[in-house]
Amino acid sequence: MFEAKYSAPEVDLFGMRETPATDDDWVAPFAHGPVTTRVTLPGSKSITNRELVLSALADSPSRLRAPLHSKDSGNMVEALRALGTTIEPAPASGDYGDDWIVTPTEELTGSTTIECGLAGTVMRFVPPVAALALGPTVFDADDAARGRPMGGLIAGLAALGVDVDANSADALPFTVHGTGSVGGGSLEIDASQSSQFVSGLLLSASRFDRGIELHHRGERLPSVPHIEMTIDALRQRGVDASSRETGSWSVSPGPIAGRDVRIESDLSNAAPFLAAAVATGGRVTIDGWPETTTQVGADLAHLLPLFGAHVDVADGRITVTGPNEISGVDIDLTTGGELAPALAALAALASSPSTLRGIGHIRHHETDRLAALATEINRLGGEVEELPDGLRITPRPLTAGRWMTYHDHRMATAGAIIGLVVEGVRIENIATTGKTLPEFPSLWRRMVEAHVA
Ligand SMILES: O=C(O)C1=C[C@@H](OP(=O)(O)O)[C@@H](O)[C@H](O)C1
Ligand SMILES: C=C(OP(=O)(O)O)C(=O)O
Repeated sequence: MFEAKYSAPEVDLFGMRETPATDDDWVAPFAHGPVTTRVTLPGSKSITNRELVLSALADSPSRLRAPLHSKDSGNMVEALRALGTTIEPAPASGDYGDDWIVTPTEELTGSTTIECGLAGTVMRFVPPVAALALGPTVFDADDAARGRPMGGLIAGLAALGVDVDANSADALPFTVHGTGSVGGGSLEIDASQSSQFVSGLLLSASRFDRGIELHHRGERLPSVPHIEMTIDALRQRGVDASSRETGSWSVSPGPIAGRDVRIESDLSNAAPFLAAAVATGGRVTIDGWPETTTQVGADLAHLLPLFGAHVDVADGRITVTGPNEISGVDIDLTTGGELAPALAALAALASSPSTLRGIGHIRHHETDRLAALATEINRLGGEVEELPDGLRITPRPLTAGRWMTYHDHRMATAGAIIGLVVEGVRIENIATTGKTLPEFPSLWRRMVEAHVA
């Protein structure tokens, strides 16, 4: 028998306790029973945006099959077009929109402005491409993204002899004065705040005259699987790229091959859907689960059992069956900070306290995710304490309320998970999920309604 984890004592949709609700708030669908559904998700943001960059730098055209169509990939497409790349639609190979044919230009051209939106992958992957272009390229971003750290990349480009004109050594906006070539060679950067500084330099490095020998010097190195994804994407295109030891990478100079590549589904965006099975004691199957992958979302297969779920991965799909009662966890998410918001939401619904560690760097994601998660869960009556590098979450009965997203797609989806079992959670700016999954509101509603049908 399904029981709501905590029900609102009184749902007053027109007089919420906290910040005034607006008509644009999204009332998170409440699950009146265990959700049971099967879903296929759109392409991975991280793979789509790497393949777009590599296709723009390649020596022949590429076809990206089933790419992600979202704000982040749209910003990447526009950025590469602004530098001279041709990107055209082709008939769809997947369920979520056209394929893309990417035809590299003979000569990348700057003299343009690139809007990065909120996309870390655009602001960290495209400046090295602009260094290979001829002419100045101005990089700017949404106000909410202007505070995201850029120091490791700006310093790295400067160490390679690239002229970067920045008001701040650590933030957008700035101008990259491309000369058409980059010498490359050996350099050290501090990638403690984002692995994307490393990925950004590696993606363009085989087009540098001497390639790159890159070393990280800093207190920690987050999101290592995302760097492995970069190395893997380079190798798939015939580039000599390797990592001799943790924190050191090399890329030899040489051509990047054009490629016909099918983009894997986004396994990080699978997190809220699989969490829905855990939160409601239901069962969720996701098709298109790769057998081998560099996506850190694959870790959900061993993380969700820690919360008491049963996980079955077979025949290209994952099925998660939720427990009667969610267990608290103590986990280190250094490699998979992207998964923290969904897992924090589950921890808030558990039967015992949890600690999420190793995620100080997610203070530099779309928002300070540690502060945002603590504030929003506590606003609903929870007890979350911020740690220097994580969260301690003590489950408390939660009640209806407004959930702020801070322009963060993963905050929006974390609120939706809680809203499955706490009636009357209203999410401010659900549209922010358009960053990586514009279909989220409709897929989520369909999931919740599926068991009733
Ligand atoms: O390279 C990538 O595609 C990403 C790297 C990670 O960034 P950080 O290293 O900044 O955590 C991850 O959190 C982000 O969502 C995507
Ligand atoms: C941190 C994230 O995004 P970005 O690529 O903008 O860094 C994320 O998607 O969780």
